[in-house]
Amino acid sequence: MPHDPDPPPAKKFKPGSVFFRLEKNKPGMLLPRKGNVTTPIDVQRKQLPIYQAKPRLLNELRRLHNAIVIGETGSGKTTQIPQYLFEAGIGRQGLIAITQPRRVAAISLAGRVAEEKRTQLGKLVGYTVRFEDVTSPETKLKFMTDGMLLREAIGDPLLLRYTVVILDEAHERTVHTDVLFGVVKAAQRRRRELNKIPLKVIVMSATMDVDLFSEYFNKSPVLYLEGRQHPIQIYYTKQPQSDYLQAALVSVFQIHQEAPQSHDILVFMTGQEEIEALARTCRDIAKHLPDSCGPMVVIPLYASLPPAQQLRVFQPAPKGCRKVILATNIAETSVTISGIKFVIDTGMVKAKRFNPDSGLEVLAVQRVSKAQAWQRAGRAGREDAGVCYRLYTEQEFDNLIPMTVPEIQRCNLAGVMLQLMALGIPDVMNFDFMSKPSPETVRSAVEHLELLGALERKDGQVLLTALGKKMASFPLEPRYAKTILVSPDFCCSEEILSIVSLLSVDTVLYNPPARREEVLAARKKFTSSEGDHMTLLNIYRAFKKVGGNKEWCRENFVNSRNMGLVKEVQAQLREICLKLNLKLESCGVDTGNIRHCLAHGMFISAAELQPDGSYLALDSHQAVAIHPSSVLFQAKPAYVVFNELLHTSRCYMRDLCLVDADWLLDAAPEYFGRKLHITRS
Ligand SMILES: Nc1ncnc2c1ncn2[C@@H]1O[C@H](COP(=O)(O)OP(=O)(O)OP(=O)(O)O)[C@@H](O)[C@H]1O
Repeated sequence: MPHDPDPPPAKKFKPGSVFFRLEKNKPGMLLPRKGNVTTPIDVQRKQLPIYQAKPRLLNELRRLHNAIVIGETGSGKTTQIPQYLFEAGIGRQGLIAITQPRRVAAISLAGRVAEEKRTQLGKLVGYTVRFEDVTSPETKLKFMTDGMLLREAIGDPLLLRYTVVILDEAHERTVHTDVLFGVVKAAQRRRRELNKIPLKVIVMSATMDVDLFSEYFNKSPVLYLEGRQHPIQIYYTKQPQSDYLQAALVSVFQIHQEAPQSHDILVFMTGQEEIEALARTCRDIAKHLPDSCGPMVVIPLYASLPPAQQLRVFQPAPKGCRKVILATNIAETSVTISGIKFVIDTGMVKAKRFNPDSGLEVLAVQRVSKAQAWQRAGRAGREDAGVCYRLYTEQEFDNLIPMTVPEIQRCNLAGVMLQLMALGIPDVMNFDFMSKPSPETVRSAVEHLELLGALERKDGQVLLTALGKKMASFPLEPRYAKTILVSPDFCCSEEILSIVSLLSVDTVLYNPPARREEVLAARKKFTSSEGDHMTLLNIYRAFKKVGGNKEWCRENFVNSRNMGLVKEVQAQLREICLKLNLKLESCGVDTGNIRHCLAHGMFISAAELQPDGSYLALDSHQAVAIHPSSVLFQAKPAYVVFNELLHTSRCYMRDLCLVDADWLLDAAPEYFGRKLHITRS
C-alpha cells in the first residue's frame, strides 16, 4: 500500500519558532511535466512554495544574525534564499557563501541559480570546489563545498570577504561541516568584538535536529517553511529483501515496463563497483526487451567520476528514451535532476567507520538513517508528483536511526586536527564542536600526526611543526601530503605527484567484466610486480607518451577523461609545491626510490605477511587481506603499504605498494620498535 510520507523528522517545533504555512499541493501550482522546458524560469521561481513566504522570511532574515531554516525538500531553500537576500540588498557589502557537503551539488546549484539570474556562471553567481574555482571579482553568490570554505578560513579566520554564510544541508554532519560550524561561529563572535561588519549565519536543512542546532547557534530562532510543492508517494516492500541489488534491478525493469517513457528513475546504491555492475546488467537486459518497452539510457553517478561525467546526469535523456541514474549518496541532498519521477532507495550506504582503539578507519556498507531516507525520497517530486520505492519494509524503516551519526564521531580525525591547528586552534578537545569527538579519537589523531612529524609536544603543549604547516597547505590526507613533502629527499617528487593525483581521482582504469580477458591482456604490459601504485604510474606515463590519445585509451581500457582530471589535479598540487619551494625532479626509471618514499609517507598504513599467508595491519594488529583487484593479489609480498581498507565480507586493503621492512623501520623507528618485531633484512 502506498503511504504518504510523514513530514521529515523535523517535526518537533520549538516554542517561539516562526511558521510560514505554505499552501499544500495547491493543484493550480503544479508545474507542467518537465516544467522547466515549458514554463519560463521566473514563473517557476514564483511557483515554489517558499515564494509565498518571501516577504516575512526576508523580514526575519534581515534582523537576525543567526537563523535556522527548515523546509521540506524541494521547497526552494537553497536556490531562492541566497537570491532573496541579494535582491533585498542584505549582505551586499560582501559575498554570500552557500556551502554544500558535496561538489556535484555546489556545481549544479550554481548553474541553476546563474540560469535563474540570467547571468553567465562565474560572474554574479559562481562556485568553488576542490581543484576548481569558477568565480570572478563580480561574484556575489558563491556556492562552495564546506571543505573549501574551511580552507579559506585558514588564510582568513574571520571570513572577512563574506557577509552571509549559509550552511546548507546541515543535517549531513560531514567532518568539514562540523568544523565549519565552529569556525563560522567563532568568526561571527570575533567580528562583533572587533566591530567589523557583522556576519550573518543561516543554517538550513529539511531534516535536522532543530534543538541541537538552535542551542549551538546562540539559541537562534527557527524559521519553518511548512508544506511542499508536489506530493511524493512512498512504497515499502512487504518482506525484507536479502539481496537489495536484485531488488533494485527488478524494480527498475518493472517501472520501465509499466510507466510512461518520459518518467526517469534514480536508484540509490552504495558504491562505484556495484553501480557499474548493475549498469552493465541493466544495459544488457534492456537490449533484449521487446520494442514496446522503449530504449533506456543508464548513467552512473559516484564521487570519483570526473566532474564532467557527473554532470551528465543533469542532461535530459534523448527523446523517447528513459533515463536511469544509478547513484551513491552524492545525489542524496540538494540536487534536482530534471525528469526524475521515481526514486528507488536500497536503504544502504557506504560510510566510514573508525575504531580509535585499533586506529583503523574502514569503509563499510550499512543502513541509511531516516534523515537520509527522507532526503532520497525528496529527489522525486521536484517538478511534479513523485514516487519513492523503499526496498525495505516499513518496520525496517521505523527501526532506522533518526539521524546519521556525525562523521566526526566515526572517522580518523588526523586531517581535521591538522586543519584546526593550521587555523590556530591548538586545543582541539576544547574546540566548540557541536558534537564532541571522543577523547580516544582525538588522542589517536594526535598520535597519528606526531608520527608523521606534523605535531610536536613542548612544555606540555601540542604544537604544529614547520612540516605540519606545510602539510596543511595541501587539500589532501596528511599521509599523502607528507609523502609529497618528503619526495625531494628521494629525488622523485614528479612521480609522487603523479601517484597522489592518480589516487585522488581513483578510477582511471576501466574494467568491463564481460571483456575480462582483453583487459588482462591489455594491462599486462603495464603491470608492475611492485604493486598498484607502480602499475598506475606505468599507465600514466604511457598515457602521457601518446599525448592522451583517445584510441590508445580505448584499446588499453583507460578512462581518458579521468586521466585528464589527473593532469589537472597534478598541476594544482605542483603549484602548491612551487609555493613551498619544493624541489621538483624525476627519478627516471628507478622505482626503488618511489617505493621508499611511499613507505616513508604511508608507513601508518602498512601490513605484514603472516606465516599462514594472511596479513596483519601493523598499526592496529588487525587481520586484513589483499583485495582481489590488486596486482599483488597472487604475489603476497612480505610488507606492503596500502591506501584504504574496505570492509565487505573481510577487511580488504586496496591499492598496495610493495615495500622493504627496513624502509618502514627507517621511517618511524620508535613506533615500529614499540609496535612490532620487524627485523632488519
Ligand atoms: N537544476 C534544476 N533544474 C530544474 N529545476 C530545478 C533545478 N534546481 C532547482 N529546481 C527547482 O527548484 C526547486 C527548489 O530547489 P531547491 O534546491 O532550492 O530546494 P530545497 O528546498 O533547497 O530542497 P533540498 O532540501 O532538497 O535541497 C526544485 O524542486 C525544482 O523544482
